Amino acid sequence: MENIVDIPKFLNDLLNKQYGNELKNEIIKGYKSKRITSFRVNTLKATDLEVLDEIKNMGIDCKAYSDIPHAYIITNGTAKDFYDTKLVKDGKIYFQSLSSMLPPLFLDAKEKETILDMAAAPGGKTTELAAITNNKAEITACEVNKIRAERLKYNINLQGANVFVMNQDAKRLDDYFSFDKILLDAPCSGAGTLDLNNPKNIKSFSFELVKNSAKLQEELLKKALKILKPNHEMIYSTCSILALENEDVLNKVLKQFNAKIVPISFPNLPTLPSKIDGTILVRPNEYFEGFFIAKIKK
Ligand SMILES: C[S@@+](CC[C@H](N)C(=O)[O-])C[C@H]1O[C@@H](n2cnc3c(N)ncnc32)[C@H](O)[C@@H]1O
Repeated sequence: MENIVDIPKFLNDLLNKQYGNELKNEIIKGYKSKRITSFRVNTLKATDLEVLDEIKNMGIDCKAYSDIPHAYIITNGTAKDFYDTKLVKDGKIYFQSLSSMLPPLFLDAKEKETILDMAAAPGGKTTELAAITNNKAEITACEVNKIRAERLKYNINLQGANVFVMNQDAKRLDDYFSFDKILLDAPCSGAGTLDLNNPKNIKSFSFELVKNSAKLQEELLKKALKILKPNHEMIYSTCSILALENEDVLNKVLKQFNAKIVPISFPNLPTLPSKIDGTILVRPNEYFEGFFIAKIKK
């Protein structure tokens, strides 16, 4: 317990202002808790039964998180126990937080649709979309960072996903592009995923980072709404729980495009009050990272 660090004062003030003292304390409790390890079965490569059999043979216990298709929680092991296994090396499972599995579910992606994953590395959600659409959608994944784009390609190949990768700044995507659906899992400060057991994690977290993230999110969302086909839908998500990076960004941008929120909900989530009805704000706890998810129709 002695190694747990405090949250920075600016974050304490922001959380107090947005949520009040009681909820802020719940959030801090979430930042302190040790998160469960979860993975998704990659249905492009394996069935749930086949994976569960192999895990049982390893002497590791896991249980389904039944609200999310193909999601499992490891109850007596960690991701490290799997590093050298065929399950990981053959791309049959992908370690991914439960919160991170949520945004693609709301996109309602279908075979044959053109789908853009705008900020895609390392590819957890890209490959989830490929699996949801049985590899039959036209998925483009964009990533600005060269090294992360390589990681994205590696994960896509390993998982047998059919995805076209663009290593470029999504803000500069040509306005002539047009997609049926877009996932903007925007770069963010990570204010939903802070780990107070890890001082390094807190050290790199600053108000500058929050402000810069908000600026980038605004620009990326504007580009997304430009290249989304009219009357079509997109998802905006972040692993931040700060309104500066979520509701405030949407409030600024949506009216410029006459875009509307499409209400979404999900069972059994720990939530926080959102300033925008119909969006989801996940409260960090031992199962979930803090996350924001909004569905938008242009
Ligand atoms: C939250 S992470 C995405 C996680 C990913 N969706 C997943 O589920 O695995 C955001 C990503 O956006 C990338 N990024 C940041 N700015 C970008 C930009 N202007 N264009 C494209 N990608 C960008 C970052 O390098 C980072 O890999």
